[in-house]
Amino acid sequence: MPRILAENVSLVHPLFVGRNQTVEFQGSDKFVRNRAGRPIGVKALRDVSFEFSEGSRVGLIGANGSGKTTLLRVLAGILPPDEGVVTIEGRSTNLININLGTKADASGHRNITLQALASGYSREEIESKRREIVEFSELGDFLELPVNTYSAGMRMRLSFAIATAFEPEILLLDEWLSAGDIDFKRKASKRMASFIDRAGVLVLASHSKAMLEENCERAIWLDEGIIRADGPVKEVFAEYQKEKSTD
Ligand SMILES: Nc1ncnc2c1ncn2[C@@H]1O[C@H](COP(=O)(O)OP(=O)(O)OP(=O)(O)O)[C@@H](O)[C@H]1O
Repeated sequence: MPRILAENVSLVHPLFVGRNQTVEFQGSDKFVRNRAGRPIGVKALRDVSFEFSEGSRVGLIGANGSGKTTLLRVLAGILPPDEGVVTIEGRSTNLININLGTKADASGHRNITLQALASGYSREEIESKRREIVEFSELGDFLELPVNTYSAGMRMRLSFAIATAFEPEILLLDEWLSAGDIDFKRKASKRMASFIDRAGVLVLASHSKAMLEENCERAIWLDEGIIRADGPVKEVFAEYQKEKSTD
């Protein structure tokens, strides 16, 4: 059964600020500093803990730079945490970076093969899913062309179609789903809903209230890498918006 457990996870992004660069950093504790007081790291996640179990649909919300993408990258195993432990049970697929895993000079069709092979599926499994991926992507003849001729939305259609064709147990999605047009967003939401119905864990980082409320029942609000709230999506979003409007 798919499950994600994060226990006291912290992560610092190293900062490389040239000696000659003048940087105004006020008294924020968001930075790790050297003895001279110069910032040498950004505290992107601070003591983050949660558990997602089968059927969890969780939205990550928070201002720009609050740590959402960093957290997704940690859950995807791309970034190891500096402190704490992340336990992932189940096969996880991530759509965090639109270009990650795509071979830009290869055709859409070739990318279907490469991305699915990279995720551990056999050629037989891939061929049995190819038609469905092609239809869902609606890319038609463009699938014969190199991916570097695609728009951001087209790349997203392809990656999303591949990722969701194989029923991953855990799906990690970043904001870029918003690159899709209205029709695709509607289709993608339906597909996510049926994916979750078949059991799985969805973690979706987004600034869109509509997208979060449509796809998630729980939300985590990150603020400078700290969990400010974790609860029902409507309540957490209301709290977040209330603070934003009083800023
Ligand atoms: N490669 C990096 N090097 C240094 N700092 C980084 C790096 N990536 C992210 N950060 C810092 O880590 C913090 C969290 O960034 P992150 O990208 O996780 O935020 P986010 O919530 O996804 O933001 P957004 O909503 O703008 O996408 C920010 O302060 C950012 O400046």
